[in-house]
Amino acid sequence: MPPILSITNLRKSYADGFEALKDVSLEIEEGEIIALLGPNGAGKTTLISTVCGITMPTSGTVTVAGHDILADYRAARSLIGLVPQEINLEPFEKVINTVRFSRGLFGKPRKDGVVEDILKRLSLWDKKDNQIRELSGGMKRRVLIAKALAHEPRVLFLDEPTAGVDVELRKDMWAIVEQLRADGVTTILTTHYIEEAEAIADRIGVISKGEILLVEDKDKLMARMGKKQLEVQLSTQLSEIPGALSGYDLTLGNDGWTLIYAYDTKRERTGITKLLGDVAEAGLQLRDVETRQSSLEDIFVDLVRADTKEMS
Ligand SMILES: Nc1ncnc2c1ncn2[C@@H]1O[C@H](COP(=O)(O)OP(=O)(O)OP(=O)(O)O)[C@@H](O)[C@H]1O
Repeated sequence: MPPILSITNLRKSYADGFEALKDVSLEIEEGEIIALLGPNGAGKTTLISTVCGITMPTSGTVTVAGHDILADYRAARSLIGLVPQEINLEPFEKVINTVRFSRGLFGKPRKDGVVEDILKRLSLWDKKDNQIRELSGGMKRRVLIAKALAHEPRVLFLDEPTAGVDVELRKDMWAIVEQLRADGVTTILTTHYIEEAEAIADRIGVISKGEILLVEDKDKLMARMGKKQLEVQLSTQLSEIPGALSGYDLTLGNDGWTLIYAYDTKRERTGITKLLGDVAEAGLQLRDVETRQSSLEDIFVDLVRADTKEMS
């Protein structure tokens, strides 16, 4: 199947000459959930705005289900739903009318069943006759999603959907995205919350300074870059690492009560068995041994740090 979204050599320079996107290429398959991670100013919003036709690209092409975003704008745009970062709702409008209106904007005929289904799915049905101003911040965010879905798009962009929302709502949002996937909706979300990407994405893209540093299957990324730590808790406090263990890459933690050994999960031999043998031989008594897998957060910080170093 051809990709639902295809971005090729996309560049965007703003009027002041600032290059916010530098040769970005990305293909997204139908039904995928992809998270774009990146620090502030990386170019995430610029990328979404360009794909959605809000910002004009300087060069490059974007197609949605084969429709060029410039040459065939209406067809391409009608396949996209956009949930913006900022809440931009009409305070005195009723929830249901807001959603109906969004559908109408795309020239779609009124279909009350579709709007009802969207509102029910987003737990907004019992609020359908409320004015927007009567809703909580979290409910307003749900209305933004309902509006974005009103014209039955096949690709949904969520620009930082859970910025500033509480944990419960965040989990609800994740469940909504999962449910949309079951209907074949492709979701691209930007986020600062690494645990969000870790929780729901199939693939992770990391953007820094207008460039995509990598796009990779989440599980593969974790396995490829994931490091594990072995923490050896000791019965006696150490002031320094004993000379007999100097051949290992160890650090002392917890005020000298823990030896920390970082190892690579990719390597055939982790060296743990030998280390534990040498620890015992050095006369150290173990109280406990724990392992910790590095999170996507650690991986992300490492990647962006490496990128920053290369630039300097
Ligand atoms: N209209 C504009 N004119 C000039 N520069 C701009 C304009 N819009 C954005 N930029 C710059 O482009 C860069 C990318 O901005 P963008 O909003 O795409 O980043 P982002 O990754 O979405 O960041 P955040 O996570 O903070 O939302 C930033 O340095 C920003 O200052």
